[in-house]
Amino acid sequence: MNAPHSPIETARFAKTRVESQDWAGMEDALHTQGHAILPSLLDRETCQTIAAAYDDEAIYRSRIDMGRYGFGQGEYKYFSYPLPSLIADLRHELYARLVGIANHWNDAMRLDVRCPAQHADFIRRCHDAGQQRPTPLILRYRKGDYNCLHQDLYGENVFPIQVAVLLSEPDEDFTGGEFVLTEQRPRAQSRVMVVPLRQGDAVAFAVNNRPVNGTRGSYRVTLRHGVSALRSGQRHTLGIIFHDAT
Ligand SMILES: O=C(O)CCC(=O)C(=O)O
Ligand SMILES: [Fe+2]
Repeated sequence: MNAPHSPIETARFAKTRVESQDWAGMEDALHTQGHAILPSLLDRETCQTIAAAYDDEAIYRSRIDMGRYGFGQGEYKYFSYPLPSLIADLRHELYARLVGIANHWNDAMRLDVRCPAQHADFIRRCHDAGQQRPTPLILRYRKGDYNCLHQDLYGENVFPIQVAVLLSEPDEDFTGGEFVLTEQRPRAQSRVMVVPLRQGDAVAFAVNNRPVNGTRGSYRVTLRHGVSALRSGQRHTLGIIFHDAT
């Protein structure tokens, strides 16, 4: 099934793709590892369509040259509002599935913030606080490009989980370019996780902090994510961040 075009059809498509995931397994992985893979969230053709839209200047609010800011090498573009309907629908559907875990995490970390059940209500909260610019983006890497370890924090309102969808096929479209996460533990050395993704797979992961159950209650760890250098080819990613930016 490929991404349809009418708004009603894209909404149904996004709902079906998100609902067909194993959410119990995903919750478990997020609680124990701080990240979870959503296999085949998008089909190959939809990935190709979204990646091809990288060159469609009209749908973006800005283009960032990563080298210029010391973020790595490569570039990305932030979509402008109104988002393409499929991106908007995926953002709403994924949020609705992740908000329970997000609130559980905030509770375990003794953060006095609860996110509303609907994404539209969370976005209203962002906009009221001056975070009005959309954060969903497409990234493009070519040979030698990479993304330094970072966190996508854009203001005081933070939804603690984000999603990235790999739009290109490893070994076919590119080599190298692995998605990595680091987890910094209090008074301990950091651990690194390499996330094996195929085209269309998504990874949901902690934006900043997550709780870990220890023998003496829960403690916080800090995550960062990035991408190792491409050895060859071209790689596109769709990033879905649920809070907006100042
Ligand atoms: O290209 C990637 O896999 C990482 C993209 C990223 O940093 C993001 O989606 O926030
Ligand atoms: Fe990122």
